[in-house]
Amino acid sequence: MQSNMPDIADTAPALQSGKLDWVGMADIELPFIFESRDLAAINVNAKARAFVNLHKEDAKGIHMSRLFLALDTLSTEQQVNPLTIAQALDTFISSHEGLSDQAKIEFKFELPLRRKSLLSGKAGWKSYPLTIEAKIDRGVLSFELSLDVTYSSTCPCSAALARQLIQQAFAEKFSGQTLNHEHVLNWLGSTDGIVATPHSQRSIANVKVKLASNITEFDILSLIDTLEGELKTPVQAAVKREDEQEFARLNGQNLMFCEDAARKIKAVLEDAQYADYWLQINHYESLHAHDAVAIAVKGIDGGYQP
Ligand SMILES: Nc1nc2c(ncn2[C@@H]2O[C@H](COP(=O)(O)OP(=O)(O)OP(=O)(O)O)[C@@H](O)[C@H]2O)c(=O)[nH]1
Repeated sequence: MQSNMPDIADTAPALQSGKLDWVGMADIELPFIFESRDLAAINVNAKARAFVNLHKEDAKGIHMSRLFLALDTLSTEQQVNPLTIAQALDTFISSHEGLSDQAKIEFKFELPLRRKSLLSGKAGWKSYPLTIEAKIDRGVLSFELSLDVTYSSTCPCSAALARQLIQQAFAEKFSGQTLNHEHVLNWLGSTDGIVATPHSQRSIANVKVKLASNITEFDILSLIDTLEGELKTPVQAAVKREDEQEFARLNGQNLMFCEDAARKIKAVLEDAQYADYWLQINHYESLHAHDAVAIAVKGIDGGYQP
């Protein structure tokens, strides 16, 4: 049937000759089963982008359906991991012999994880926005992961100013008095005692890491655990009162500017020895209507730019 049909991509002349860096499809709906170390294989609903280069200058176009069907195989017959993504990339190239020697796949999806509460032993779902980009460039495979981690940041400046007000209130309340333990304790437990509270804000760390090309599995959980463990105040799923109190304690003991968060994340990414990394810290201010932002990269030649 197909052989009787006109095949424009193969036979029609290009309107204008020239090489193209990437040609393909964006925003493809692609449910698949995702695999990553220490996680049960999980169904996710990804949006995919799929591309090859077009280095044959006079070819009319690439064969979109071949990319689409290779992704469909990944979605329906395989589980998604570095090995199957590499196979799909190989199929992109082998199905475009003479046209392409580079291929790229991008998957964007939310990864739902069970997260434990701080103290109460409860658990709940929390979703992490994740993008996986895989590329073959003239035979060289590379993987990149982008991840957002949401956390709470309490302003150290605001905390110091609030403490000063609390000290002033104490000085006024108890000046010239012999301190009575119970009286002071009760006063500290009142809103008059803690007369000011520092502001904190929902904050997001956007992190991008370049993975080794020979990986056989993703390890998203350990990256998330490392980032959240360093920040100390990730947003919570299940929260009972003891968890909320612990969260308040952790916020009070981990005051941070966006610079502090950026340096902490930079240090753990350095330790983890990623081939390259890029990070952007966003503190969505509650004091200001604008945000506080810090950006850092590993700083290698030809690597990510800030
Ligand atoms: N290359 C290209 N194809 C497009 C574009 N927009 C839509 N398509 C369609 O993508 C469809 C699939 O193209 P091919 O992969 O060449 O389809 P095919 O010829 O049936 O498949 P093969 O026999 O494997 O070549 C065609 O029907 C095109 O019309 C575009 O901008 N560029």
